[in-house]
Amino acid sequence: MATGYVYHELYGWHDTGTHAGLLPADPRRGLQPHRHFENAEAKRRVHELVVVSGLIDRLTRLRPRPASDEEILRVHTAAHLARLASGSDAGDGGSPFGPGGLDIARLAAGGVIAAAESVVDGEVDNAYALVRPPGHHALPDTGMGFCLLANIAIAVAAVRATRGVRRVAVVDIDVHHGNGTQAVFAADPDVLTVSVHQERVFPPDSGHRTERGEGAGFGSAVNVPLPPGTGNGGYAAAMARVVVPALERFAPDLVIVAAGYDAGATDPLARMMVTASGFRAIASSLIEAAGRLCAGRIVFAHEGGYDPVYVPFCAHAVIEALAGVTDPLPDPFSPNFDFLAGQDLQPHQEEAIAAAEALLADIP
Ligand SMILES: O=C(CCC1CCCC1)NO
Ligand SMILES: [Zn+2]
Repeated sequence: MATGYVYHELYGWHDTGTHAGLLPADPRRGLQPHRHFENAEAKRRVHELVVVSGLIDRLTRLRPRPASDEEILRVHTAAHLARLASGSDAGDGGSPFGPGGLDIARLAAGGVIAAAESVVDGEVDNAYALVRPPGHHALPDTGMGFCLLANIAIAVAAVRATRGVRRVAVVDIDVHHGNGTQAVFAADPDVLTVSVHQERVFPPDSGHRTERGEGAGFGSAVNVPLPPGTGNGGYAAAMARVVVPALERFAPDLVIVAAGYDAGATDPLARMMVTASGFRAIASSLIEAAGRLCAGRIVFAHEGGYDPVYVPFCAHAVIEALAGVTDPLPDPFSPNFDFLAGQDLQPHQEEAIAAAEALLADIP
């Protein structure tokens, strides 16, 4: 199994400065300065664990390249690109960036493009793009939620334009709704977007089951909002009963996963309980489905996840699943987190999943 791996040190140089974690620091409001939640640590430490564990030796290193204006403008407006070229925030006041922010954002989007092209071209069987800044909230005309460019949407548009790929499924397992990718392709019946997320956590009032796509694309958006506190059992049921059946009905040529780890048990920006073994199971279900549906063509693009201690173990487990590793790195936190009360599927979670199953009938 040849697994491509994208990482670049410049991803760690994307400067999100000092907010009060999430909001601009402001002594008048009692908001003390603190490094932004979306800082380099969690992602840099994923890479370092991949190297230190030796997993790097089982991967095929792929070199990212900057996404061109042409590639970006397939998805974004010229005004948004101009904002990123001259500004210091992606557009929502909570997504700051320092000098050269656009250059690094281009490299993040270009890293997902490189991974997708390598998989489609058969250079590797599957791939993991450990990129930063994230992208799944970015809309055509603005960035938001720490996202500057819509990395995955830009990569989908690229392989459709240059590789003749037609049907692409994007599965978003970040704990926050994949609103940006959904918006870009809402009217397109040949791009399926499936988002599994904590209900109504971010963007506010977004990611409802009633968001189905529009026009010719009706049914091409599937949203699975889950209650706070959902753990490994709830996510496994969502994958088995909604996400994998959606992929089977859609029959993609390529699967791209928005791989966020903020559904993790220790994440500061959500309230779920998924563990490294839970993320491994999620990834394995998607990899297995891609193996049956599209010759294993699957790309994981890193999104959110903010605990610098635990995210490395969660992402490492996913990359091991891609590489077919049969002797996985033990999760030292397993005794704490895998046996938390409520890890199994709970009745109210089952209700949310059953309600989402009804969405499968309209997938184009
Ligand atoms: O991880 C993220 C960013 C979420 C935050 C953006 C502002 C409040 C929550 N999106 O996937
Ligand atoms: Zn997130």
